[in-house]
Amino acid sequence: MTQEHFPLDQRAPAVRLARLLDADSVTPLHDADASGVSAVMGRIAGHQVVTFCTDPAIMGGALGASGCEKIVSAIDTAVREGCPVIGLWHSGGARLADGVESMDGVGRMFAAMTRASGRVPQISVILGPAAGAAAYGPALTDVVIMAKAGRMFVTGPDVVRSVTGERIDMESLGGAETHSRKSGVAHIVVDSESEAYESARRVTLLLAHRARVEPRVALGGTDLRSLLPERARRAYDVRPLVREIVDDGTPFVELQPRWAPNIVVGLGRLGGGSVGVIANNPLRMGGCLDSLSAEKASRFVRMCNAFGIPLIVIVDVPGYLPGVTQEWGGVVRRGAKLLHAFAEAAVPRVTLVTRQSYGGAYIAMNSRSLGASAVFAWPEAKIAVMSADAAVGILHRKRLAAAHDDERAELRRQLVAEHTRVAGGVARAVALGVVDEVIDPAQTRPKLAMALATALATASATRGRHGNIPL
Ligand SMILES: CC(=O)SCCNC(=O)CCNC(=O)[C@H](O)C(C)(C)COP(=O)(O)OP(=O)(O)OC[C@H]1O[C@@H](n2cnc3c(N)ncnc32)[C@H](O)[C@@H]1OP(=O)(O)O
Repeated sequence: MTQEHFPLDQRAPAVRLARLLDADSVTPLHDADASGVSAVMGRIAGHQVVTFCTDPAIMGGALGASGCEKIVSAIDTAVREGCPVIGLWHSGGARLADGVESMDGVGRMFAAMTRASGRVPQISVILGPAAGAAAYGPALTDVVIMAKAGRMFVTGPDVVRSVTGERIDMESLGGAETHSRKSGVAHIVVDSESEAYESARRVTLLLAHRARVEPRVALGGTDLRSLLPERARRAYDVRPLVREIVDDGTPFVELQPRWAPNIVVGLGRLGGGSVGVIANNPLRMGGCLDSLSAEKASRFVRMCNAFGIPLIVIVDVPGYLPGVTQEWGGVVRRGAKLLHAFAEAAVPRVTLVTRQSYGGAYIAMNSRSLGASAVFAWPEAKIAVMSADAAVGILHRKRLAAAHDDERAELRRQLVAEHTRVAGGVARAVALGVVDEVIDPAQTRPKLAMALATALATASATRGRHGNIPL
């Protein structure tokens, strides 16, 4: 039997690279060898990318000095060419028998990933076990996509058992479910290897082939207010609204959908141009900001800023989640990341307040004070330090307590009406210039697109100059 009669190992780098990249687009960047890494130049929808892939048939894809060198060289090539770099991972991490030599190699690989951070998009696809260095490497990149067979951990179940006595299988320790819900390590989780390649292609195009937002093709007409509940305090899922705002020709790619789900972040297009969307999701925790959601949004803002992707910020937030757990968990330190991320962002960034925006969360969600390019509000949106009801409870506590039981509800109603009038709501926000315009919900798409295009035309810089540190 000749070699071609043997079925090819579906895990072989040549097979995996061919499945990710456009047909007949693969050009090796080096001669075949035993390093356990293949690096190639290829294309995605006609656009140039660099890709490398570990080979699980050689020491379980573990990395020695020469394999790491191939990855470093691939990343440096991508930076030189100004194109994205995609890593396909199935690897036991640093080669154990190589000792400090392999450790030095993976350290060099981490340094190359950090040098490239914020300069070219880096995408990691986890197709099998990825331990130690093979987990930390992807964690340094911008987007981590896990197929169902993917596993990521610093050390596997055997070491965990011998050191801590905990008994856990590979999937529970570091499978797709764990990293999509508990740790937030995975940005996208899919059921199959084919879907992982499809996701990687989609994300690569959104990050690297951004195009300009063209206002004339971002049509309005649909009353987006109908996607919110009638009652002001009702919970709802913001994602249908996000999907209506972005172009329907390109699916919205949500990142980390199941981790910190009280905020939605993801990539789509508006008027043909790539945009990053950040939206409070009142379906979870009433849409409050907390430590995790602030961190999730901060890293997303910084990634978009580094790659010149304009931002749309959809605000419906009752405030920061109060509580001992939050305070002791560092909400002050972690929430501050979002203030910093927005305040330093050079990309056009437009805010839309749909229903309410209160307190510290009002500021953090790309307020005018942090440098928003434009701030819009839908009619009847509420913008204040806190809700009128809560404010009255604090300002008039003694008066309400002293009122007769029969009269308290009516007194509260009057005080709330008076507070609303004095505090001024959205009209005062417009008068102060912290909201530019109250817009018709049906005109949301063209208004956002025009604001982004105008901001881009007048911007002194189109992207931030910083790396994308994993916050
Ligand atoms: C900085 C750092 O990276 S330190 C971390 C070093 N890496 C680790 O601690 C992980 C060690 N490896 C493992 O725990 C497991 O191999 C896993 C979880 C990665 C994969 O488990 P499995 O899918 O069951 O594969 P299995 O354990 O059979 O490994 C496949 C082959 O790769 C080899 N291999 C796996 N990891 C390594 C490694 N780091 N160095 C050298 N060889 C390795 C195995 O010895 C095995 O070889 P064989 O087929 O000749 O027996």
